[in-house]
Amino acid sequence: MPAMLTDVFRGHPIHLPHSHQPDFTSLRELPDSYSWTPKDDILFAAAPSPPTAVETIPLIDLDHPDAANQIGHACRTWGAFQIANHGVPLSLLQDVEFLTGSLFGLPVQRKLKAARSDTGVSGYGVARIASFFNKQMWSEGFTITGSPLNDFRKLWPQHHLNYCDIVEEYEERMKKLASKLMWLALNSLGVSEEDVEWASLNSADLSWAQAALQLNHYPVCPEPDRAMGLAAHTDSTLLTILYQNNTAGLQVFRDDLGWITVPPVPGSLVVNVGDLFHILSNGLFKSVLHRARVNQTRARLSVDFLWGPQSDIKISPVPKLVSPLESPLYRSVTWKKYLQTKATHFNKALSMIRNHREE
Ligand SMILES: C=C1C[C@]23C[C@@]1(O)CC[C@H]2[C@@]12CCC[C@@](C)(C(=O)O1)[C@H]2[C@@H]3C(=O)O
Ligand SMILES: O=C(O)CCC(=O)C(=O)O
Ligand SMILES: [Fe+2]
Repeated sequence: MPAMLTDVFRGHPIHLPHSHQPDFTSLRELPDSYSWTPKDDILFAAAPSPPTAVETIPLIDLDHPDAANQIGHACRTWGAFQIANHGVPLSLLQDVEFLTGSLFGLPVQRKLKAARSDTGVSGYGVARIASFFNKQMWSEGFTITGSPLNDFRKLWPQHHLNYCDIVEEYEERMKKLASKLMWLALNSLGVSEEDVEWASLNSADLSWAQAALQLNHYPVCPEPDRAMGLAAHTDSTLLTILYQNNTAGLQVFRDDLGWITVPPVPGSLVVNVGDLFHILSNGLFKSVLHRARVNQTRARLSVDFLWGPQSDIKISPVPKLVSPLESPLYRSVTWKKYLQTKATHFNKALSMIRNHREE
């Protein structure tokens, strides 16, 4: 039985103040502990250039005959894109949004019944990366790995089974979509299933993969310009598929453009290249630095499907993508090991497994 995500942080406890979760609705002023200045957000040394660009990540129609090339191009230039005609029913997206709204609408004491433990992955709490920052983020989250049954029973003693069905169906759809996107992107580089032996059993068998679902809530904020919803980070995944409600807040960073807002497009999904895909593609695809801002009038919800390989699978650059005269840019790493490295070294994790070539 391969090691699951649930075990990942057993030796890496993080102590986050769940019990200090404020009741966001009653705050009229931003408490000092939530007031971010640019120096609170410099871990990735992203230049705070003003958002002058009108450009944003591409919206790709998956039914378009050139979709694979468009995805490949977006993974190389932005590390992110939006997709339309993805085949996930609108009603399912609406159900997941309803579930998320209903979860975060529960009284704090009820949510804390399903609080994430210091060594756990699943449950209610602030983002894991919070431990790297001096200031608190204006958000709350709920992570699901494996069956949500136990946690959901604590949250909704009456309706947990309905909500479990929604999560199960959503994960099922997302798994298939993520695999399709991965192969479209790799095919655009001339990489096919025979070149990636751990993923090549047959395209219908996705048992090599696993996932976590991250539900995020960014409440209305009295002083949004001084607050941060979710600090800048890259995801550790192969790919992340994000659903956002109809409220802007997600921003992606480009060295040449600065922070760019990803406008919500009803019914579409955002796809991020994660660090493992960056490694697998030998750095051709860029894991995207992103963050979430908040606003003064509308609460924002997002649902993140974080997708990667089973914890014991070693990911390394596809040999075809490494020039015969050079060594691969990255050493091989399992998702488990990478998550542990990230839990300790955060923004330095990717460079820590990079092979430094002699000039
Ligand atoms: C599989 C995972 C990726 C994640 C850590 C986790 O174990 C479960 C939560 C994920 C998440 C969601 C919010 C942002 C993020 C950086 C975090 O703190 O928790 C990601 C983690 C990640 O991609 O590294
Ligand atoms: O809420 C968002 O738009 C971003 C969420 C995110 O980056 C995450 O959950 O990893
Ligand atoms: Fe993220």
